[in-house]
Amino acid sequence: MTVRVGVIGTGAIGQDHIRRLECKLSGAKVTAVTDVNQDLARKVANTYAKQATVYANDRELIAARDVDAVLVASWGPAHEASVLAALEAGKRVFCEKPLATTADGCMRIVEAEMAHGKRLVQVGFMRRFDSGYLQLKQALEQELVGEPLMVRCIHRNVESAESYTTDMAITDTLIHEIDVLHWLLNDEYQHVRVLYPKKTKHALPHLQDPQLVLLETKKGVIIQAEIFVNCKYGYDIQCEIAGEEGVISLPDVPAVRLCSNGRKGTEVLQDWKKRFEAAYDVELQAFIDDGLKDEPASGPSAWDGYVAAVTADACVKAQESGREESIELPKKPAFYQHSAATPEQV
Ligand SMILES: NC(=O)C1=CN([C@@H]2O[C@H](COP(=O)(O)OP(=O)(O)OC[C@H]3O[C@@H](n4cnc5c(N)ncnc54)[C@H](O)[C@@H]3O)[C@@H](O)[C@H]2O)C=CC1
Ligand SMILES: O=C1[C@H](O)[C@H](O)[C@@H](O)[C@H](O)[C@H]1O
Repeated sequence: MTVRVGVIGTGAIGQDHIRRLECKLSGAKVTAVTDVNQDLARKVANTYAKQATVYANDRELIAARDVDAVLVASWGPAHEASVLAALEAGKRVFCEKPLATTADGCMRIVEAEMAHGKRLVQVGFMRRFDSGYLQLKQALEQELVGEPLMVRCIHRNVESAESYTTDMAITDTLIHEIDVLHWLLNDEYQHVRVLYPKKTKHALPHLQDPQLVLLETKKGVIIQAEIFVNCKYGYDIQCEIAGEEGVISLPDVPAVRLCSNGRKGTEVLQDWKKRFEAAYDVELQAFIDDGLKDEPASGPSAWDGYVAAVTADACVKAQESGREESIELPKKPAFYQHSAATPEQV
């Protein structure tokens, strides 16, 4: 048995996922691709998946008889329509973050999936499958540091694209921390405030960079999240949790230590592909395995996508107001009670 995957969006991560589906993972093959840039779609199919049919658009791809599952890797604003079309066709769908660019859009997907009656959606929150974050989750579940009190995290990129805007620091970048931290803490967000430190000269005039986001959870944990997308030195993801009995942090990315020319140090990764390569493999293999067993999707759900979108909306509101904003969520439906990615997967 093989899960035949159709990929919507053959850009950076779309190509990365096609390559892993074709060359690294088991039980899947890419039988269809589409991109609004048809030349790119044809080039990517010819490079990574010669058997794949290139379709003119997502609708035709989703309707194809040799597509069992859909992978959405297009631009964020296009995700909602593709996911809703896949649900309408009864096909499981892996959607890169964000699930939709608004909370209302995510809720439309939640309602459509609940109406379908079986979980078919997995959202690309890969940090829940990262071995470092899974070790943090296991340590918290074993109460190694006692009750968590404070969290400090860092999300730094080398530089941002011209198209990158101040709100994208939340909706495109911090969305990863927004999802992984409430999952780690087994807690919910209550308030958020956004502070703008002195702006780096390396940020374009329209962009506020860096930013500090202060989140408070219902259990009273305070999270300080730094977003710095023009840090220049590397792609640096850090997370430290201070509890009543100790402190625990994400492990450093393994790298050889070089001593030469009177200096000692390690290389710093420059982009996200390498940093989370194993996590992308594990999350996508989990998606494929659910398809092979014809089981409900077990990864980060459409509800997780909705929670992230509601929280991101509040963060963007806090950017604009400069004040503390509340984060209010309805009760999680029973349909979504199963949690994704447990420490056993470490
Ligand atoms: N989980 C992660 O760590 C990462 C997730 N992403 C997410 O993946 C998505 C894609 O990001 P990138 O690959 O970096 O962007 P990209 O710009 O490199 O690729 C997106 C591709 O989608 C195509 N596209 C746009 N709208 C489309 C539509 N309606 N139908 C078909 N194709 C369409 C574009 O022509 C482009 O080729 C974004 O939502 C982004 O947030 C991106 C990087 C890392
Ligand atoms: O999803 C991603 C990547 O995973 C990086 O962590 C972010 O820095 C980037 O902004 C976003 O596209």
